[in-house]
Amino acid sequence: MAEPVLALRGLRKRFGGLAVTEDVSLDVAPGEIHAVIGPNGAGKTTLINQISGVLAPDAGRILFLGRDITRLKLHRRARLGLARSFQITSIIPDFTALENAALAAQAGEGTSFRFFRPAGKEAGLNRAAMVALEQVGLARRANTPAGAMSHGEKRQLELAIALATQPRLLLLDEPLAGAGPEETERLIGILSLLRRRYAILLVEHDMQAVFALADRISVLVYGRLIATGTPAVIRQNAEVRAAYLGEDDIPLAAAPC
Ligand SMILES: Nc1ncnc2c1ncn2[C@@H]1O[C@H](COP(=O)(O)OP(=O)(O)OP(=O)(O)O)[C@@H](O)[C@H]1O
Repeated sequence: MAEPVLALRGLRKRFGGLAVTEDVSLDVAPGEIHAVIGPNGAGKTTLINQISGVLAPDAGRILFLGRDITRLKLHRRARLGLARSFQITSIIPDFTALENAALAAQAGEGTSFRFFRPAGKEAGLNRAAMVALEQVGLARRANTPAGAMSHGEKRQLELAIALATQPRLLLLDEPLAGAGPEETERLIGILSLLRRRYAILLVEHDMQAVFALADRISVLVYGRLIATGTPAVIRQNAEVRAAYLGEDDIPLAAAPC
């Protein structure tokens, strides 16, 4: 198997007496969508926070492209190509979609924001921004102020902002949250087009989407991984079924074709 883009090894985090991440090891392979699911409070956000650098683990290692980044600061991880898509909070409403994405492209280059840039450089950033907008189906809305966009379009723009930084790994924290049925379908289509081009770690509550998109799924319960496998394997796992007992959102039967 190719070297994983991301490898977690024996990660542990406690809040007081509460073990929120307990001996978690998992890999995200190049081009793979690896979903982490688990009941409310299982520790998914805490895990993502450790990977992106918001929280420091108590023990264990985080390897990114073979490099130990466990103690690296958040912005240095971002510069290495670890992009976390935040829920709309990183969008500047008065900027157009293109300007938002160009700003992210500039940040991805490691230079700080400047109002006045050499024209040639600006053209390069705008090109990178446009490619990112095309990847999420927003090219036609490039000159629309972000604040005037629908909720679903803002979610698409969030993805474009992450893509414009030229990431090697996308950390997607509930990319479908708050989206209606049509928007959800559109976002699932966009995410499936990103598969193979990017390594993606996906945390998402919409189980239909997770089972449709993920190459592999890891199941977190009380901070521990109880299973990792393909959707078909996870669907059959007795421990997973027990963990989700009483919740009717996990598609335990395969979706009809
Ligand atoms: N800063 C903190 N201090 C103390 N406890 C915390 C802190 N952050 C999270 N927790 C606790 O850790 C546990 C895991 O929380 P976390 O938000 O990571 O779970 P989650 O799987 O993302 O949940 P959800 O699906 O509801 O978003 C919960 O019991 C939560 O109350």
